[in-house]
Order: sequence, then C-alpha cells, then structure tokens
Amino acid sequence: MNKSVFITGATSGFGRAAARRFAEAGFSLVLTGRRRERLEELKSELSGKVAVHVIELDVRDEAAVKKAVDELPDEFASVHVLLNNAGLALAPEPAQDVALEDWHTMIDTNVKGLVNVTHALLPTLIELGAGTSIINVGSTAGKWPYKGSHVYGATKAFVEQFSYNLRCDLHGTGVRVTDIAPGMAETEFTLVRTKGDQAASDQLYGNTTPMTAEDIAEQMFYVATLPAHLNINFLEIQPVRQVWAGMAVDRDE
Ligand SMILES: NC(=O)C1=CN([C@@H]2O[C@H](COP(=O)(O)OP(=O)(O)OC[C@H]3O[C@@H](n4cnc5c(N)ncnc54)[C@H](OP(=O)(O)O)[C@@H]3O)[C@@H](O)[C@H]2O)C=CC1
Ligand SMILES: O=CCS(=O)(=O)O
Repeated sequence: MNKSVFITGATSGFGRAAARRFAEAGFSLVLTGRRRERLEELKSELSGKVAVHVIELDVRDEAAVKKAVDELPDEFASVHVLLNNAGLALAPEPAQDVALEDWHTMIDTNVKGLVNVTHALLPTLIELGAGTSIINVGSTAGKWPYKGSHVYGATKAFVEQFSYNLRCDLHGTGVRVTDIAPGMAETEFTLVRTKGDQAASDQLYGNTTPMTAEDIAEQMFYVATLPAHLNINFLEIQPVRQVWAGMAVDRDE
C-alpha cells in the first residue's frame, strides 16, 4: 500500500522540511498551505522522487478542509501520517496591548484549524489502523509561560491536552498520537509573529544556535516511523543553548 503523509503548513519551516524528509523515505505527499506558489515550487522540487498532491488550503475553513480530504485522489487517500503543523504566533507585545483580532487568529488557526483537519482525517486513520500517526505540533510555550506568550502559549497547551485526550479515545484503534513541542527554531515564525520585522527575527536567532526546520522534521519522521506498537506521547525538544526564563519580581523604585 502506498503510504501518504498529509502535511498542513507545508509552504515554510517545519512543514516544508518534513515534506522533504518524508519524500526521501518514499512517502506520497499531500502538501497544504495558503500560498499556492510555494506549494507548486515544492511540488516541482519533489515530484521527481514521489507522488505529490498540493491543496491550497486555509485550515480555518472547515468546509474547505472537509472537501480537501473527501476529494483526495485514490493515490493519496491512504493517509498514514497526519502532520498537524500549520500554526502561528502573533503579537509579541503584552496581553493588554494586543488587538483582539490577533488572539482570534491564533485560536482559529492553532486550535480550530488543527481540530478541523483532525476531525476530517480521523475516519481514514482509524480505517488504516495500526502504524498510523497523528503528529500535532505544540510548543514549549504550551508548558512554560513567558511574557508575550498569552494566547499563543495557551493554544499550544490545548494542543498538548487534546493530543493526550485523543490518544485515550483512539485506544484500541492502533492510531498513534504525539505532541511534538519544540523550543526556539529558526523559520519564518518570528517574521510572522512580528508582522515582517526581519531585524527582530535576525536578532532573536542571531549569536546563538537555534534549532533548524530540518532538526524538527527529523523528529517528526522518527516519531512517525517507529514500530507500530510504540507511541511517543510528548516530545519536547530545545536547542542546547536555550533554557527556561526565570521568575520576575515587581519591585519598588
Ligand atoms: N519556529 C519555532 O520556534 C516554533 C514553531 N512552532 C510551531 O511549529 C509550527 C510551524 O511553524 P514554523 O515552521 O516555525 O513557522 P513558519 O511560519 O515557517 O510556517 C508556518 C506554516 O503554517 C502555515 N499556516 C499558517 N496559518 C495557516 C492557515 N490559516 N492555514 C493553513 N496554513 C497556515 C503557513 O503556510 P501559509 O502561510 O502558506 O498558509 C506555513 O507553512 C507552528 O504550529 C508553530 O506554532 C512550535 C515551536 C517552536
Ligand atoms: O513556539 C515557539 C517557541 S517560542 O517562541 O514560544 O519560544
């Protein structure tokens, strides 16, 4: 049977690196994201190696997600791996200064988008059973609070708990569920979070050694290709040069 991986957010960062990693191993690819041009570029790059199906898809659009899954061509319909990767942080400023719309965008994408795709693909995964995987991309921000994380971190806490709860409900089906929770990795993430501030992005990732998209893609591939009787529930991964923030104390002048 031709195994396929369904990747959300394949136009950049972790998702694009994962597409390349799974292609190396011969998986058929279903690549999704909003930027069609980038999807087509990736298809041109990888379709010499494996079958590639691209879908311009906004995960927030419930009906479009369902249609994309219902209309998967036969060659791609055996989705063994769902990589729920699409997501974003916005508004690094303190909660009290954030536009409500930015909070809504994060919730709609990181929470509702992720459940839209999961719901649409669950029947397929359950039918295929043992050895299939749902890999949800959480974050260290889902566990460890820091200033400016407000709703972003909360959406990733949702991802962690949803992953555990899903695993309980899928017990007996053979479908595996993992939350991969990376720390700092250099992608377009900070450019998106700062709405295009390249200097802020360069500063965050500069003079240190952040993880790369390829580092995370390798972990995604590892999790998805473990023997079918093994489930990694949670995989937190950080660069060696990053640790937790300390406590903050408010002091009188
Ligand atoms: N980089 C980091 O330090 C960390 C990132 N993460 C998480 O990893 C995941 C991937 O981020 P990363 O690769 O770093 O960042 P990038 O910004 O490089 O990639 C984000 C991807 O998500 C897609 N995306 C965003 N919104 C939507 C949407 N509404 N519908 C469909 N696709 C969408 C983008 O595609 P397009 O714009 O074309 O739609 C893009 O492909 C995210 O969930 C992020 O929260 C977690 C921990 C650390
Ligand atoms: O999820 C991203 C990692 S961080 O920016 O919250 O540290």
